[in-house]
Amino acid sequence: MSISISDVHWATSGVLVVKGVSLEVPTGQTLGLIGPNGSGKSSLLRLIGGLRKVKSGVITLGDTRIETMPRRDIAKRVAFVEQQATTETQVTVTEVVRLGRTPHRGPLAPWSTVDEEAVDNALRQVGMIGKSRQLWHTLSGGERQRVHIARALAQTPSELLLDEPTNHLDIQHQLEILSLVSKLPITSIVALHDLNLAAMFCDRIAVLSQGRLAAVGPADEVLTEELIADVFGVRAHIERSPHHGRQHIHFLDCIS
Ligand SMILES: Nc1ncnc2c1ncn2[C@@H]1O[C@H](COP(=O)(O)OP(=O)(O)OP(=O)(O)O)[C@@H](O)[C@H]1O
Repeated sequence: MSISISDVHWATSGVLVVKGVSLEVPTGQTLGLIGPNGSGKSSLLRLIGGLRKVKSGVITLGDTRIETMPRRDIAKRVAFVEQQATTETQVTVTEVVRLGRTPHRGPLAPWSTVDEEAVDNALRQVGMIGKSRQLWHTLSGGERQRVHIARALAQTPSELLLDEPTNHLDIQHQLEILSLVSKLPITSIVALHDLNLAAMFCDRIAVLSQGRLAAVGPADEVLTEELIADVFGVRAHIERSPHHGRQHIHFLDCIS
């Protein structure tokens, strides 16, 4: 198992936000993390990325409990693209992506061909190699998002955490990025609001509701009309798409 989460709780300001979540993500799989606003998706991703400490419960990366891992060891294997990630402005696209190599390099280590290849590959994978010399602050919102994903890929992680990576992206780039993530031979957890994209690209889906795990499993088992009504308060009609064979959700109206 690549990521294992067992009965994890997390509280902030005296409020319990993550409530007894248990999940396992096998090596190489893509897990979609869905749930309404405020259901705890970002909080759970931060716990898995080692940016927050659990109140109770255990998170394991490979065979190692995360609380026993030095920060640098976590950074070598886990890449995290947070929502609304920011970057210093007066830097080029390449310089941003090069930051992904930091955990792998000693303080005085020269820049190596391995580093260079990782950065070039990452820029190519997100379709930004043509803009590698452009200044970060001149990029569009979607281009910035793709550069942040490239920085994460340059880290050559074994686990990739993405918090709403399709925000700001046009439909072509949404499909390209999720297709890329789903095909990478690494373990990914992707928080998504678009349930149809989650159904198309994720091996399994975990649903959070008010900090608890409401369901986990393949999309066609988890994404039911009942679950969407209960968790999102929306009436939906679900059918299997005759075009791509995955679930397709038609949203009808809000349940008042
Ligand atoms: N540092 C914090 N201080 C206070 N409250 C917090 C903090 N971090 C998270 N919360 C609260 O925890 C809840 C879960 O937040 P979180 O960002 O994890 O939800 P989310 O599912 O990612 O939401 P969204 O879909 O809107 O991004 C929210 O009610 C939020 O206000």
